[in-house]
Amino acid sequence: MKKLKHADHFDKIGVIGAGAWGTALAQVCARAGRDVILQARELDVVESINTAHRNEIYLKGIDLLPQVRATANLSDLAECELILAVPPAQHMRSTLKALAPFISDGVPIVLCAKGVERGTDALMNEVLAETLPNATAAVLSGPSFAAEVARGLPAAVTLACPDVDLGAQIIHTLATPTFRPYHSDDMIGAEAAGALKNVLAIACGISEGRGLGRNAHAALITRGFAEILRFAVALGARSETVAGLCGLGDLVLTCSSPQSRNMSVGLALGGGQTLEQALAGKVSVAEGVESAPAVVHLAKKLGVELPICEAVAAILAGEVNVEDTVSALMSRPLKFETAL
Ligand SMILES: NC(=O)c1ccc[n+]([C@@H]2O[C@H](COP(=O)([O-])OP(=O)(O)OC[C@H]3O[C@@H](n4cnc5c(N)ncnc54)[C@H](O)[C@@H]3O)[C@@H](O)[C@H]2O)c1
Ligand SMILES: O=P(O)(O)OC[C@H](O)CO
Repeated sequence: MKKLKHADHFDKIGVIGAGAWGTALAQVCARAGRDVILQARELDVVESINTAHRNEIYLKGIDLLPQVRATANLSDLAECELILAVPPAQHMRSTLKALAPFISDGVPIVLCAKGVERGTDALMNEVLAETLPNATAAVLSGPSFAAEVARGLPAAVTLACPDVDLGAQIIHTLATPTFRPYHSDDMIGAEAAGALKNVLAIACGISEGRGLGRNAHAALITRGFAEILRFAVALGARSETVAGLCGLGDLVLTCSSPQSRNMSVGLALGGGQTLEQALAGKVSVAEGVESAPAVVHLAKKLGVELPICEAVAAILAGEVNVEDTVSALMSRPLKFETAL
């Protein structure tokens, strides 16, 4: 297989997964002047992007640049120098396995899903290491609603890559006047924070939907931040990563807007709907719903207490109701206010 030589930036970019975020990232690449190809599973998405320059299934009402080209065939990504992998976390393994026959040895793969794999408790970089052991990993995370990014509203994110030169190449590839990636070398921190903030956004949605007030909301964000910190540090991350865009930044964003699919699920649950009702008719993914049990399971293995995430997982599983959960959280033993 051909070995890639890294340049100052990459020119040929492949994006796998044409949901809202994959489509927005393809738009970012096109805006940055890159040659981008976006792979979609759905033929009507391919057709809609290539003819109407829209993705009406996953990113309604947003005009895409004509330079964003779509394909259904993974083989069309064979010549790409950089791949952005943007399926939902639970489909990352099957997506990377399907991609394996088509990519060059050592090609950098930027993992853009925010979640933990159910059944294995694996972070996305572990899934990548198992499926494409010769690929070089990076993680893109941070406060970034796809629709805003696709429209060209300003956003700043974290691009985590332990290889400093490669990280620099990737941020120079993706940066535009409205999309500002900051380089970090802490991939684990970026992944841990991205997975937990989705679960915590469900908690904030439940609180909001049940009318528990602004104080409860602020308490959930703050103690949720402490949960991210404990979890990430136990996995080997640095605490400063959690204070960055991929941690605090994304937690604040996702917990504060019904634009978040995770917060929306929480709002529905808090408003009295069942999980089934909350998810009915949705084509988009709320990663926290899938990741919550895996996050809790992994935290137990690490010996880390995550009371809010545990409460969300129990509510999602239908094991407890909201009132009892709030009482249980509020009557935990009183303690010093430390995060770790
Ligand atoms: N939407 C956002 O604003 C945003 C921003 C940052 C990160 N993310 C993350 O990006 C990831 C993808 O989310 P999204 O919002 O682009 O998705 P989406 O909810 O818009 O769309 C769902 C996606 O899942 C894909 N899918 C469904 N079944 C599949 C299967 N069996 N195998 C592979 N793919 C399958 C669909 O093709 C589609 O691309 C998630 O981890 C999400 O947390 C999303
Ligand atoms: O809509 P959500 O809840 O999946 O959040 C989208 C992004 O992760 C926000 O950064």
